[in-house]
Amino acid sequence: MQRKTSSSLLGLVGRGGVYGRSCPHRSLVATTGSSEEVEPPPYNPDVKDRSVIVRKKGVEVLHDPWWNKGTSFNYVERDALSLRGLLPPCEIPFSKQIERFMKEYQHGIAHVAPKDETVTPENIRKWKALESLQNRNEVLFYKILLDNFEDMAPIVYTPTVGWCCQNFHLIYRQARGLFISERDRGMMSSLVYNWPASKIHAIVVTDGSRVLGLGDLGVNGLGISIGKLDIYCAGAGFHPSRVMPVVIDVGTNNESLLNHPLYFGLRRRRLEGDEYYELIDEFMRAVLARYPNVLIQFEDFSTNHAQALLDRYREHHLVFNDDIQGTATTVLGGIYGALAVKGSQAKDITEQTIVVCGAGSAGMGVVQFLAKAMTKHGLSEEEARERFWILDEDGLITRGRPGNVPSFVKPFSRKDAGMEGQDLLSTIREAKPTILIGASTVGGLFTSEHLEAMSESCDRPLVMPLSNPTSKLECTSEQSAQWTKGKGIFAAGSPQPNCVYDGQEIASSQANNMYIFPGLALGASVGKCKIITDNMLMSASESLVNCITQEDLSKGSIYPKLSMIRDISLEIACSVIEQAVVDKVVKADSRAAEVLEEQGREGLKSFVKSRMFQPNYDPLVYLPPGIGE
Ligand SMILES: NC(=O)C1=CN([C@@H]2O[C@H](COP(=O)(O)OP(=O)(O)OC[C@H]3O[C@@H](n4cnc5c(N)ncnc54)[C@H](O)[C@@H]3O)[C@@H](O)[C@H]2O)C=CC1
Ligand SMILES: CC(=O)C(=O)O
Ligand SMILES: [Mg+2]
Repeated sequence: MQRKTSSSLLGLVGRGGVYGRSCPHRSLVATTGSSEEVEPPPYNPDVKDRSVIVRKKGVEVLHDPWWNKGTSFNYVERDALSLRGLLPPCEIPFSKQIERFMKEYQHGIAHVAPKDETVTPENIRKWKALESLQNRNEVLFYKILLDNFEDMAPIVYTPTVGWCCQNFHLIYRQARGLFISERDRGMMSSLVYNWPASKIHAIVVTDGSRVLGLGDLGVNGLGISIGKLDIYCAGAGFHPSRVMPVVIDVGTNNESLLNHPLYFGLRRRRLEGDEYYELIDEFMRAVLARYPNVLIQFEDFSTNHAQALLDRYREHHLVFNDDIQGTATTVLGGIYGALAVKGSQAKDITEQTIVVCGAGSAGMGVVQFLAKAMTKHGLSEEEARERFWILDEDGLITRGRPGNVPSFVKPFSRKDAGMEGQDLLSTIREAKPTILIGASTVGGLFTSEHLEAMSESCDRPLVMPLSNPTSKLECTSEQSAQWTKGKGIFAAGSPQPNCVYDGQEIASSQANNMYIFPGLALGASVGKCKIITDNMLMSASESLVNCITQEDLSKGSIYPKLSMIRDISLEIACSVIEQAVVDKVVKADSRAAEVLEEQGREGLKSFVKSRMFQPNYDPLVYLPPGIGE
């Protein structure tokens, strides 16, 4: 505003053009100690405000093709329209959206994005078909996914989901999931109310720091939370409107993403230290304030935070870490399966010698849990630790390892410091393992020399290359069959075909935590558990092996058929609830616990089943008798 002295007040009205620079509307403004004449800015009736009236809010805006601007909404609009959290944190200009679409228009989606040779254009075409169906009709999507689970899990989940996460910024189409970023600090408890559902049963959250074996993918990690929850809904009957995929964007150390013009995560290196934990704490408080009974699965947090976060929350909230606990529970179930294939008993786990490549959250989660199972079957802790030989990128880990060895690895270091850093082949020759586990993220790590050496000292070696996606498997099913001369029992993290050796079919199982997390989460949620105990996980492993048919065992399968996923999840859920009751970790108002007490396991099974979402159409309006039947 222009200020004038009070002496010019007399000429106030009617001077100058009404619409011109010298505006007639003047006023008096009291300033400290004196009054001043202030000339307001000129009025221009031709000026049009740039906003329009939008009566919708939140997802309704994003799902309305007329109003939606996707990633181009700026933060003023996001806050006014309750969109904060529903979009990737970085605003993408209109011109970049055009550029991204034109690339796809000209070259097709499979060719827009970098390739992973083990994810074929055919996989990508199928992924696109399913994604587009999911965006327009979830009941139909889940019906089809469930009916074709074995065929389609590799499309919505590993390996294709890995490609999808690597290229999420290029193929992103529709808002799905909650984006929380460092920019939302202090605002999360209100942001969470932008989510449309008033009830949520399960959250899968990642910070994208180690997505499968593909490393740091920043905000693109949301794809893995979405993929996991697709399996929750199809495999365990969680209602699709009652789950929430989340990514917490704390930056990325992935240079190629940071430099990519279409990357829509925060363009900063990862937050670390106290600030990191405070942010995750704020997220936990925010979601638990709105959804106090929700189960939270931590997914693909890098090893430096994964165990610490689990330890931070596991005694207080209904949480688990899938990579540590889900994987371990699955591997234990698979080992029980392999023992059954060999005609041995579960207790014979105490006689196994296990070489593990990879001392990250997955590898060490497995080691700790298998050791626990061995103590359950009679070994002392010391004896159980002796059964393991663990290697990381620097070779065998012994007490002679220089530098800081993480506290969860230290107890499993081999005593003989002279073997420090020994390579895998020498370790296999020395240890004579019965089980070889890969959780290294190094595709092709297991060679013919390794598996031949293993087969020399073991009749039926169990080979478990767990790293995902397919390109990161430590070996393939075909390689295992050839190199063990058909003796190997095989299970890999991502799907592998059965193969034939010497005229005999050799089963290839999938050792993926997808066997456990849906049922575990279902039991914990329907059972109204307060926390998840190790005993509950142990009972999940034990019930997994009970789901394998004799026919499958005779073919060498160490896991049940994936097409049985709903039955498997139901069994696991019931075992988890039973154990939770024993461990006294169910809430006082747990109906499942009451049903168990009143009607036993069969009653519990019917109760849990009745709580599972079935992908069928419900009438949306009252239908008179005879219509729509
Ligand atoms: N099949 C399943 O259900 C699951 C599989 N995984 C897979 O496990 C893998 C590892 O995950 P994290 O432990 O979180 O990763 P991470 O990156 O924390 O750990 C990898 C470990 O492998 C070690 N390593 C690297 N090169 C090696 C080599 N040449 N020989 C031996 N060790 C080597 C590293 O030193 C590190 O200790 C990932 O590929 C992931 O996809 C994880 C969870 C579940
Ligand atoms: C399967 C899984 O959770 C992983 O590879 O990280
Ligand atoms: Mg994972």
